Amino acid sequence: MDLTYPFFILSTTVALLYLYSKWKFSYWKIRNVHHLEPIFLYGNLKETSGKIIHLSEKMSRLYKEVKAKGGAYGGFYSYWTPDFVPVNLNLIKGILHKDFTHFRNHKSYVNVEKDPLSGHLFNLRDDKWKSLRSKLTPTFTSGKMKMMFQTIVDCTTGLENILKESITINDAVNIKDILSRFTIDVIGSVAFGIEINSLKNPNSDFVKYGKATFTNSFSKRIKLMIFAVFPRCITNFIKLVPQEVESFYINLVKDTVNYREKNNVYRKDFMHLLIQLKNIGTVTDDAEGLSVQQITNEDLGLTVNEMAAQAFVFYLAGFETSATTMTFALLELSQNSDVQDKLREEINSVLKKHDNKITYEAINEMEYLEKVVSETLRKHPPISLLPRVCNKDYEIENSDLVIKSGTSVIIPIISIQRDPEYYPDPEKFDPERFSKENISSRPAFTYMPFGEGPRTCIGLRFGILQTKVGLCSVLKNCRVSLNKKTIVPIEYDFGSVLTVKGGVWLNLEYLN
Ligand code: HEM
Repeated sequence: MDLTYPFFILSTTVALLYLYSKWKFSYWKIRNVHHLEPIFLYGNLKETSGKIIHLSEKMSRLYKEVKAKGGAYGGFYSYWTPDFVPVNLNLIKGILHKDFTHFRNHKSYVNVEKDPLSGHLFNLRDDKWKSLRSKLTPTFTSGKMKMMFQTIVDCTTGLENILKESITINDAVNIKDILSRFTIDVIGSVAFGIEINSLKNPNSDFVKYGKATFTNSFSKRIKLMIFAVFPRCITNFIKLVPQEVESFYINLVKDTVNYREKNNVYRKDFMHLLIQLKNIGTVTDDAEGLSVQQITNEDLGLTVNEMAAQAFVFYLAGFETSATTMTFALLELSQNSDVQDKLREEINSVLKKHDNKITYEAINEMEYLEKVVSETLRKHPPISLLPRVCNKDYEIENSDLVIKSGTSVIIPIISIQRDPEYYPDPEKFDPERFSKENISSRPAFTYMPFGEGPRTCIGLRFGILQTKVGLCSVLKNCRVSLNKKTIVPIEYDFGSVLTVKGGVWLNLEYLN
């Protein structure tokens, strides 16, 4: 067989790919921007794709190099996509806050027609995002958090039972697994209005389909890679949310809405607030808005699909981030027994004043708990890099570089929060960094675990609240220490939310 022709095609394709790659990878060089040396096809993602190091570590390398040169920004390549990485705090302030109109959107996939569940707050862009954000903001006020507080506390009964059970059965407890089941129960209850009971039944459909969304199958990875390279044209051809996942969550929301409207059921949760938005276009502190849609102007209300997408993002954005925060807090406490003892003392003495009950007021009285949670989020921000896209050309002050519309921007939160200039001895877990005096002595934009500016995390209050309640519930009952199954020093595993390679395994000693 004559192989000349296929060989010619193959070698021409490889040569063209090489030339295209070289051209793509000249982007930062041409603009004289310091960057990490890209590798054919991968750009700067070779080690992260091979699960050798976490993306945030690779980004921290760039951050340190740029700072060492006294630069304000650097360049990165996610495959062929050039990412702009700001390092200077004033520049970051401009991007996230002052000049927000140039950087309003996240770098994420949205396709409301093909993937209705993708039409949620995190993904939506421009005016659609703005309109939805202003509708949803009133559902996250401190008043609304107080209203839902008891639902969070109710889920601690299951948490305490499962901890007791685990202690008797296992010598080492996979703490992230248990805490994730706790936060799934909480979010299932407040966002979807149903009892998931994943603490008792970890294999429920709700959990199974949620996991399917997080799992990056080979085909999903390919789709994401294509989306990273051709973000604009590909959205019309790709469906990322599997059909069974979509049907499950949309039907769940439809059934709940129908049931509540038919039977006039009022429950103090996000689902009720979303029903109010659908029916009356506003949220109130009572049962109002349960009877079927009273507003006719579609722009004011929400459709059932839109409700499902928001409940879905509260689940996706809310359960793992909070479970991760609690896990890292317990990991640190297991290695810093003085901090653990001090925190338990505070928890016990405050609870004593509140009839030994975890109340909203008790949680807000716990100042040291606040510091421990803040220090955990500094050292291990679950979302370690903040993605944005420039939507209007942006001239950088004191520089001749213009960030072009369409350029991806990555804010290296974790590198800033581990920068010894702002946090001396950054590896040390020291909650006193968050005393009032220390906070006020640090420059702005040096602590951003929830992002910053108008697009900051909408669920911040809820995330902190469920993290504090979970920690309170564990620590009032148990002393934690590190089990030898935990690999230390820890390494971050591959994934969009920070996790620990090999898991966090703790010994739990029951105190009561
Ligand atoms: C400790 C827990 C949490 C952490 C660390 C966290 C972190 C973040 C971060 C970094 C962002 C991006 C912000 C930006 O671009 O500036 C974000 C956005 C978001 N988070 Fe959270 N989050 C947490 C809990 C929650 C919870 C409990 C919910 C919902 C109940 C939630 C819902 C959202 C939503 C909907 C967005 C998108 C906001 C928008 O684009 O307007 N998060 N979160």
